[in-house]
Amino acid sequence: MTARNIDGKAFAAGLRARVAAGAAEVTAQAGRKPGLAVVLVGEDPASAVYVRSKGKATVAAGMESFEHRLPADTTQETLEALVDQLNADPAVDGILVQLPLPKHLDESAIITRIDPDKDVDGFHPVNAGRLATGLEGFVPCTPLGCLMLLRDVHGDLTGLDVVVIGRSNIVGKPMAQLLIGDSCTVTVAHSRTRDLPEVVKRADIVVAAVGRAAMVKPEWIKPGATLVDVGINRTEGGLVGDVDPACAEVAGAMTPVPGGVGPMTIAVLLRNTLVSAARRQGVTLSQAI
Ligand SMILES: Nc1nc2c(c(=O)[nH]1)N[C@@H](CN(C=O)c1ccc(C(=O)N[C@@H](CCC(=O)O)C(=O)O)cc1)CN2
Ligand SMILES: [Mg+2]
Repeated sequence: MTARNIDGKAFAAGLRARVAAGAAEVTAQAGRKPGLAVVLVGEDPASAVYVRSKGKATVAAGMESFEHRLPADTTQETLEALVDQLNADPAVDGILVQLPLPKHLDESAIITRIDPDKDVDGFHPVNAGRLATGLEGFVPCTPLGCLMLLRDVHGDLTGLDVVVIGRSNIVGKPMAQLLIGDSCTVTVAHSRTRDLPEVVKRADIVVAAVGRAAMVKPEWIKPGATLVDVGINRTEGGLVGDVDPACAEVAGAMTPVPGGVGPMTIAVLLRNTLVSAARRQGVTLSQAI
């Protein structure tokens, strides 16, 4: 068997087009474009690339992009003051602080400082709590993008066995919450899980978000299972996911790296920004997004 390729890049392009249509509606009805503020502290090269991509994608979707680049030695007070200013700015519907922050900054304090109703990353504890209790809020972009791809592949996810490998606040935990919401039976595995291969072997769907190159092996996979690879590991041999590419011989469907989950992250960020702008302006979008 060779697994069907789950083309996240193509799906993300479709989502971005729907966001652009929605942004045009908000602009026409509210008299201003949806606005996204992105804050980058320091010169991490990968972060700089992601922030540039976000700015370009925001403008291409017909939205306003506000970029704030601060030096690596920015103080906690300066960054908090910028967040306060963006919270108060009526032109800003979404605020995103690019992670990781330089070590001397308190990441959790910064995220908690963002107005939860502008937190389009969905990282604020209020939004984590809303997701956990089934209330409307912002959901982190990468796991929501994975859920969109899984719904596209499977239609109804009810009753499927899913193993999420990784328990981070930004991917593993929200991914598990979203899948519970879609009535999956969810196991969250992590670095301390015993007999990981055996746990993974039960799964109809595996979501790998551990950050270890090619760690998920073909002999762990139930034939025909769907594999969603969140890993982006830079190795000497190039960009490698958390799933060994040889798993394609066993799986039924699989996301590639690159071109799978990655492009969904930015498309969902635009989607969340549009939803924020529509909510804040009292605009009802003509199509669900
Ligand atoms: N505040 C945030 N910080 C970070 C987030 C986030 O969602 N919010 N996620 C990641 C980085 N990220 C966006 O910020 C991101 C990562 C990867 C991609 C992507 O399209 N990847 C490509 C490969 C690109 C490459 O060659 O490096 C792919 O997988 O096809 C987009 C966005 C951490 N920080
Ligand atoms: Mg982990």
